[in-house]
Amino acid sequence: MAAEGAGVTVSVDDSALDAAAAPLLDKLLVDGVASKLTAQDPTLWGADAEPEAAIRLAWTTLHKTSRPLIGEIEALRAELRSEGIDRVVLAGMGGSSLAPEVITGTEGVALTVLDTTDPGQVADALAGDLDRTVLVVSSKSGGTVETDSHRRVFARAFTEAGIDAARRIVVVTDPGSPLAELAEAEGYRRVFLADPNVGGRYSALTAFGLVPAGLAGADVARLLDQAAVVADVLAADSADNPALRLAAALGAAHDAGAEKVVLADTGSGIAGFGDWAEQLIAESTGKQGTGLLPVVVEGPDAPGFADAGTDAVPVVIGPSAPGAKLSTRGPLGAQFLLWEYATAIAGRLLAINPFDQPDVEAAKQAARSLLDDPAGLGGGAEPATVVGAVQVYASAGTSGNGGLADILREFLDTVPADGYLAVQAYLDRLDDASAALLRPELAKLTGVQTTFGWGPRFLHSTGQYHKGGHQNGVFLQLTGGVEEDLDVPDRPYTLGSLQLAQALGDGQVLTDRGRPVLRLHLTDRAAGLAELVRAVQELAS
Ligand SMILES: O=P(O)(O)OC[C@H]1O[C@](O)(CO)[C@@H](O)[C@@H]1O
Repeated sequence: MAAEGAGVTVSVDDSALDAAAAPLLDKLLVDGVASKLTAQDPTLWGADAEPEAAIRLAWTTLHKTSRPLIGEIEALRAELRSEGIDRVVLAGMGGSSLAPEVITGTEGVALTVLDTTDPGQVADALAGDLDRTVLVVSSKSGGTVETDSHRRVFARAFTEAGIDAARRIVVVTDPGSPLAELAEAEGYRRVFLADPNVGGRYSALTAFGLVPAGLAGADVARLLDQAAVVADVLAADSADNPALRLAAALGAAHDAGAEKVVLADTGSGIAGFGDWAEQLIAESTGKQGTGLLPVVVEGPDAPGFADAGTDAVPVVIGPSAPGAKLSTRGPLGAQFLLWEYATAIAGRLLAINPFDQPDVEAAKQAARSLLDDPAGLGGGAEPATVVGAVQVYASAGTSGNGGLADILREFLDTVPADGYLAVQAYLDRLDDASAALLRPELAKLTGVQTTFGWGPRFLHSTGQYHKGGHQNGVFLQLTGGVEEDLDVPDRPYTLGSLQLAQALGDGQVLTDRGRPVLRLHLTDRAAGLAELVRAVQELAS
């Protein structure tokens, strides 16, 4: 059954799921949820959520309210280009970088995204042509440690290159944030103040999505046009509303035990939509022991998609494919708004507040404590064992004994049949890109849903779900040796120590909550990854 609005389509390709969703859809219609959401009614998620919802719903009208930004972005871009500045580096985590990355990737426009603390990856961005570079520092709160660190290292690099750093830094933040104050004090070139009544993961069509993408050269006016075309359809209390259909289907799937949403692209023409949707779905719904776990896979033929079990619902972005139970089609601006509506409405069906992220702070605190006590950064205990370039740090429940294949087998056996395995690679997502190949291999080997995330990027996405959602995850952390570290100006830590503290901090929080965690530290990254792949192959044979 397809629900087709102007510019966007949702098909429920599984008749059992469609039937199960019908009563939920009816209830959403009776309750007038679509129109109330569009009118920014904060009561839709219950009394506890109301105060937060009251300051988080302005995204429903951004296709109108963001219009004035377009001219401002174009003017700044023209000004920068007239000075020969045409390379845009974006420092921002989660909602402050995922949308611009998708927008520019879709248009084939170059944008260097820094959402990492990996020293090698940051050093590579610093090694680009600084004479032509503008740094966009995006942070809603203005206090995110990764983003602040990028600002510091770039400001120093500009100065050392004889460039006036203040003229090369553009800020996107909320009014009154510490970053807004700092930008004023430092005289940064331009500050775009975003609408504070939109949360980070719903901010694709605010200054957070539009400024970096537009400065890089993407056609951001077109995005707003695409959203405007579908806005009325998504606001309608109609059985043909694609967002209501999508939300009802996801809610029905969850009720039936399919709490994982496997996302594959089938030629949508959008680059990396799954990574953006992952944060939206995981941070919005993964809390109070419930939620939807997004599992972004390589395509509809990837392990975990067509062979998904009853604990997962396979969804495609683009034309339907064998095994898909749901598909969503439409241009990027329309899909942003569709998924925002559907996720907020699914939050109502799951009876949670889709606008907070209560469990993200725990890992941040643990990382801070480790940075305050650098002795803890030694990795705490000695490795249980060392196999070639791989040091093994096992948490309770796994012995860490034997060869790498034995250790992995023992660890993977701890994943419950209806659980999931999360591979968390605190590595360089460009130079160590091959680590991502572990996801399909491990999914095939274990037969359980398997996610892959780059650390610390995923901490601002699935990290919320890991700690707040269904507690059936098992976590394989990969950390790596650092060849050349970067100190963070006027801070008592280096990027390398921050990255390790983030891994150990999150690992500690997960362990404290009874989740199995195995950390493999690759003293030589390439050799360690190769050994790991060999161990997985050995288990598969
Ligand atoms: O824009 P900020 O405040 O730097 O936050 C970045 C990201 O961190 C989180 O607040 C929490 O992980 C996300 O929700 C957000 O998108």
